[in-house]
Amino acid sequence: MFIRLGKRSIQQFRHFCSGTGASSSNDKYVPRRALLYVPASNPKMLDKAPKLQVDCLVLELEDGVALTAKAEARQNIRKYLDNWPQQHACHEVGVRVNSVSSGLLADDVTELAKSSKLPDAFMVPKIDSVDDLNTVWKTFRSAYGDQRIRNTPTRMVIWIESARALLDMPQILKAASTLHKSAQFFRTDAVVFGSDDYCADIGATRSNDATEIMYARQHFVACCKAYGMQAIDAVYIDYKDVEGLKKQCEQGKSWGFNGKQVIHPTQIGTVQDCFLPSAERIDWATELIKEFEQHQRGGKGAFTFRGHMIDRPLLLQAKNVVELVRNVKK
Ligand SMILES: CC(C)(COP(=O)(O)OP(=O)(O)OC[C@H]1O[C@@H](n2cnc3c(N)ncnc32)[C@H](O)[C@@H]1OP(=O)(O)O)[C@@H](O)C(=O)NCCC(=O)NCCSC(=O)C[C@H](O)C(=O)O
Ligand SMILES: [Mg+2]
Repeated sequence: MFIRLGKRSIQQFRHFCSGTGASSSNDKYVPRRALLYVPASNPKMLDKAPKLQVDCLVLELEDGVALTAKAEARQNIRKYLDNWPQQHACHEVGVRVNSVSSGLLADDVTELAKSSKLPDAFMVPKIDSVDDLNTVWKTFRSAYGDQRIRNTPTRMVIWIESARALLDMPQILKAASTLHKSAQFFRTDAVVFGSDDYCADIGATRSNDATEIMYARQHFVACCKAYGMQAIDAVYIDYKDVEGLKKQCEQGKSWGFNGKQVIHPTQIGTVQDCFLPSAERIDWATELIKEFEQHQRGGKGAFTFRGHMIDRPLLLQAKNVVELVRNVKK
């Protein structure tokens, strides 16, 4: 994966990046090229979790767990938090709780709050409205108490999964930012497109080429980026079709997605390789930033670089590349 780009050029690139300013722990950039669901009702899968080389683990309590196994799955996650592994190969361990509309959220959070450990992120599916977000906040306050959920490095990731939520994304994402700023509740820095529930909601039929969700995915990315949040693309459920997965990853990446949900460990490599910038792209970003700074010093806002006109938006794209590579482990 990372190594394939050439160890030396990555090291040189990191050295270059080290001067560009690091984030504080609360606004740390978390790479989320792939988010792997690990159903918490399955102890064998949970045992494997710490060693999985994936950017983000989603310890799953929602749709990957049968209704009859919810109570056991909650306890498994509480035990996982209590016996937090000394090392994880991932960047983030999140817990996906059940949605507000399921009526199961309070039971999940009450059980998780028995552990003194908070996960790196809480992940909340089917946020359909600003009211849902407020309910999430109240549920956490009531189970954990105010102090434990204020000003923590724990982040929140939310799922948009219905037509109503897709259209109301600006209000929902703005409310999530406000909850963090005004109530110091978990910072939402990524949003996931729940395309399977979305298709069920609008009555569409899922296909591998995903034409039925093209509009939704593009609208979704624009909203996430307008609020400075990472955009995580649809699951590719035909998990044995590697070529189809690769094609969808490349499309999503070119549209601005930061990563993709995965359901099986065999999907991780394809997805993470795809969402890592190529060696050429890294070189482009590195050189562009250097030249931009030189032109700025010379008083020029726009200039020609490798045959293309470059101005501030291109600089921002180059900085996104830098930010991702700086944060991805070898
Ligand atoms: C899809 C699966 C049910 C397939 O499971 P299985 O048949 O057991 O797969 P394999 O036999 O090929 O497994 C090989 C080994 O890999 C381990 N494994 C498999 N999957 C995982 C996993 N997700 N995490 C950790 N480890 C995993 C197996 O244990 C095998 O190990 P070994 O026996 O030692 O060789 C299964 O992959 C699965 O359950 N995936 C997750 C499904 C899920 O959570 N779905 C819900 C989330 S998707 C969603 O909700 C999207 C969104 O909200 C929307 O609306 O779109
Ligand atoms: Mg869903």
